[in-house]
Order: sequence, then structure tokens, then C-alpha cells
Amino acid sequence: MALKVGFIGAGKIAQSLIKGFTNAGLTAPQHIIASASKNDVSDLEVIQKLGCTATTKNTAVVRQSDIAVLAVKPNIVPEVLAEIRDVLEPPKLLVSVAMGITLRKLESSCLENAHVVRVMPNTPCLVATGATAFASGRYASEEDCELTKSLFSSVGTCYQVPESYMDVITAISGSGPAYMFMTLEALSDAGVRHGLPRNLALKLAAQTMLGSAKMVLETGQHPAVMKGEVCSPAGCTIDAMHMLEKEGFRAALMNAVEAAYLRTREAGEE
Ligand SMILES: NC(=O)C1=CN([C@@H]2O[C@H](COP(=O)(O)OP(=O)(O)OC[C@H]3O[C@@H](n4cnc5c(N)ncnc54)[C@H](O)[C@@H]3O)[C@@H](O)[C@H]2O)C=CC1
Ligand SMILES: O=C(O)[C@@H]1CCC=N1
Repeated sequence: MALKVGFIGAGKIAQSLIKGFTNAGLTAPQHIIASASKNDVSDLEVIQKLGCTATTKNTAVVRQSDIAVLAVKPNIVPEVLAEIRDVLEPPKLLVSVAMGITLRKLESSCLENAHVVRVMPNTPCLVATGATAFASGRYASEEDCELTKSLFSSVGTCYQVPESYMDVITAISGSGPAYMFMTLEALSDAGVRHGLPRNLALKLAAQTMLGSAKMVLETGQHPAVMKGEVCSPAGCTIDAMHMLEKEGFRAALMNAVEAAYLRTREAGEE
């Protein structure tokens, strides 16, 4: 029987997941229902255009689905949980993708024994290359974890982790696509600055990022070793490396992750 998936919140991440899950053939648009705020006409329209059911009633989403994905901003989570509490009866699974919101917080706002998992996907799920991690709640069963794993593995990789990892994972792979897009934008700008057509510069930059990531995943070698192999003695790359060190490239990235991590923790405490 087809899996019925509901989304509470129909924004950027919900849309990436809906397109990813349906492209993967894990479910079909007619088995998907998603809700948005009544002021959010554009998200409701996108859902309809995708062939899914759009609604403003969160309880309808839970009632009509096997799994309910909670994809609203963290500050909206308490009011949504209060709304759906009584219809989210165990063993129905709640999959929260809200940054920073702990399993304890989620479970304490649901019925006793509610089946909950906390998940951090990223937007490349849209193109079946997502990076997802999840932590299991107290009452989520083995079956729930298997289902979560198969759902998110259909749109990329998916790892089960201790919940204590989730905030930093949010800052690395949840937010990570934005760091990568900024890098690609900067690389292609540099190409344009030196006379390349933008389209060519962007394609070369993106393929370079893809290839480098693939080398890390497939060879298992430390990135520092492979970086060394690109730097020919007295060549041009080592000059670029020197400049990146001088400009604080590594520290800038590590500081960016720390900023996102701290914001994630703060959102969990609000
Ligand atoms: N954008 C991303 O790349 C990722 C986002 N997330 C998490 O997903 C959640 C949503 O993020 P985005 O999709 O980026 O936000 P968004 O602003 O694009 O979407 C939020 C959605 O929630 C809806 N909404 C607002 N109030 C509602 C209510 N009372 N009931 C039902 N729906 C309501 C809005 O209409 C909108 O469709 C956040 O908690 C975020 O931390 C997690 C992983 C990645
Ligand atoms: O920026 C955010 O709040 C969300 C969480 C991870 C990616 N986007």
C-alpha cells in the first residue's frame, strides 16, 4: 500500500522533500497532504501544482497520513503541537525537522508514548543527494527508525545518531548547502572577473565541487592529502592556498558553523 505522507508546513524544506520523495517513487503526489499558514498563499499554490492536497488544517494532515512531517519554524512548533496533540495517536509517527527542538520538548507536548523522531535533512534531498541524520525518540519503535531511514535514504544518505549530535549536524549539513552555494557563487564570480562566461564558470565550479566531494566519499582519504596532490611544487595552487590561509578561510568556515550551532541551540531554548 502507498505510503501517505503529511507535511505540517509547506515551505522550502517540505517542498524539497515532497519533490524528492515523489521522484524516488516512495510515494505519489495524490498520497501527500501539506498544510501552510492561511496567509501563505504561494506555498499552498505550489503544493497544489505538485498534485498534492493543500490545506490550512494541521489536524487534517495528521489524520490523513501515516507519517506527519513537522516542517514549521521552531517558534511555531508549540502552537502546532497543541493543535495536533489529540489526533497524533500512537503509533502514528511524527517526524520533526525543526532545528533545535529537542525530542524531550516534542514528546512533552504530545500524547503519552507518542512516536517521535528528530530529523535534520537538507535541500539537496530535492535531487536525491541529501544528507540526513536522525535521532529516535523514547517511544519510536525499530520499525519507525527503519521507516525514517528508508524514507530519507531514498533521497540521499541517512544516518541514525545520538541526539546530542543534532545541533552541530544542523550547522554542518542542514545549513551546509548555503555555504556551498556561496562558495560556488564566489568561484563563478572570480571566473567572470577574469573573462569567463558566467554559465561556463558556474558549471566548472559546480562540477569541481561535486568531483571533490565524490573523491572524499569514494577514496576515504583525508581531504588534506588530496589537497596536497593538487598543489604542484612552485605551482599556482599553493599560492592560492597561501592566500586562503592569509584571508582566514578555514577559520571563517569554522566560525560560520559555530554561529549556526549557537543559533540552533538558542532556538531550542526559546
Ligand atoms: N530550509 C532548509 O534548508 C531546512 C529547514 N529545516 C527546518 O524546517 C523548518 C521549516 O523551514 P523552511 O521550510 O526553511 O521554512 P519556510 O518559511 O519556507 O516554511 C515554513 C512553512 O510553515 C508554514 N506555517 C507557518 N505557520 C503555520 C502553522 N501554524 N501551521 C501550519 N503551517 C504553518 C508556512 O506557511 C510555510 O509553508 C524549520 O524548522 C527549519 O529549521 C530543516 C532542514 C533544512
Ligand atoms: O536556517 C535554518 O534555520 C534551517 C535549519 C537548517 C537549514 N535551514
